[in-house]
Amino acid sequence: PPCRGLASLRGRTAVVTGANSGIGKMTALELARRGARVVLACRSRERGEAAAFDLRQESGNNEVIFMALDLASLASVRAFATAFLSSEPRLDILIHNAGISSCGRTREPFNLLLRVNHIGPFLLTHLLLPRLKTSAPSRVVVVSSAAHRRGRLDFTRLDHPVVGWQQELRAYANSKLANVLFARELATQLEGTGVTCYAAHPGPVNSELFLRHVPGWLRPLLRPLAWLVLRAPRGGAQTPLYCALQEGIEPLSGRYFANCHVEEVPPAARDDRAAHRLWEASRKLAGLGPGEDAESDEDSQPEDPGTPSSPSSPHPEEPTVSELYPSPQSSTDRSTVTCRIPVKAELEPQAC
Ligand SMILES: NC(=O)c1ccc[n+]([C@@H]2O[C@H](COP(=O)([O-])OP(=O)(O)OC[C@H]3O[C@@H](n4cnc5c(N)ncnc54)[C@H](O)[C@@H]3O)[C@@H](O)[C@H]2O)c1
Repeated sequence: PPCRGLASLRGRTAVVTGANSGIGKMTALELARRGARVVLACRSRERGEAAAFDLRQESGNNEVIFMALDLASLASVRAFATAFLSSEPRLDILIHNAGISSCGRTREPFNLLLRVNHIGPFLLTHLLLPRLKTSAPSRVVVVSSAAHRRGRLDFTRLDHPVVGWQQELRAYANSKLANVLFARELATQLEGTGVTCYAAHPGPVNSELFLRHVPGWLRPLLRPLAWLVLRAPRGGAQTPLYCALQEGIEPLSGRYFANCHVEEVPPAARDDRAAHRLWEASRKLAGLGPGEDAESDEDSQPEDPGTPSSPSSPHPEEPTVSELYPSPQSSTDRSTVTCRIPVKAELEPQAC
């Protein structure tokens, strides 16, 4: 059953990454049903637009839009942030849902799993922080996994390419540990700002995440089994939604949730020194310069909607996609919206 304690989200804006399928799509649907403006941040325009269409139909909420984001490309993350900040006056909920469990046939000279699952979200959070702060109380949810319990971070090889399924399994667990440590350090850095953050485990969910990488001939055999033993994506969305919407969990900022409960994590996932070290390493891998801290919202206020990114950007792969973004379709003037998230207190969240 769905978690209780969810509020009306009229007047608020949410971003869900990887929202064209699985857990992300169901998360976005529930946010749209509650009246939020929902930005589906997806890699493929075709699949993202199709999902936005489905979600508008299903929720009856026209404020569901697609914006292009490829977390494997730092330039794409920057282009997304520039376009978002140009067109969206609020950001109340940022859900880092997108993730991969394998590199597929891609051969990158870096650790693609860490890039998509952690470094891209790290950079995106950093760039959107000014908007989260001016929309506070606001929240960041990092969709992690129980696999973080098997994770181990080797800071000397963090960005080494991953080869073969055994390394991929390890790299997946490591990236999910990075998610838990990131939420922990982010909470520390954001103390007192009104922005809180949480790591969420959706449970074992029947999605394409792992099946996508299984040989085609094996999938028909595994699908029925997956339906029997795994949660449907809607069930998987409940803990991320809980972390995004449940009022009263702010003192638990930085913690890890599963089944809509806060859960203890192993020592490696509550090691504050490792969390801080990861933060510094992530800054470098995300290409953030020493002086490039999250600016104030006034400073980062957009030039023109649709303008790509600052020409003085030090990032050579810089944007090619931002003018593709549609401007907001709302008929209301959102710059005047001042409401805040969670409205309804529900302090016994246990019915999940
Ligand atoms: N399915 C499970 O059992 C399970 C368990 C624990 C955690 N999770 C986590 O839940 C999250 C959602 O996974 P899911 O099960 O819904 O799988 P999914 O494959 O349906 O969803 C992943 C989404 O991420 C998107 N994505 C992949 N690479 C991207 C990129 N470079 N840029 C932008 N988007 C990208 C995909 O297009 C897809 O929409 C993931 O972070 C995953 O690690 C899933």
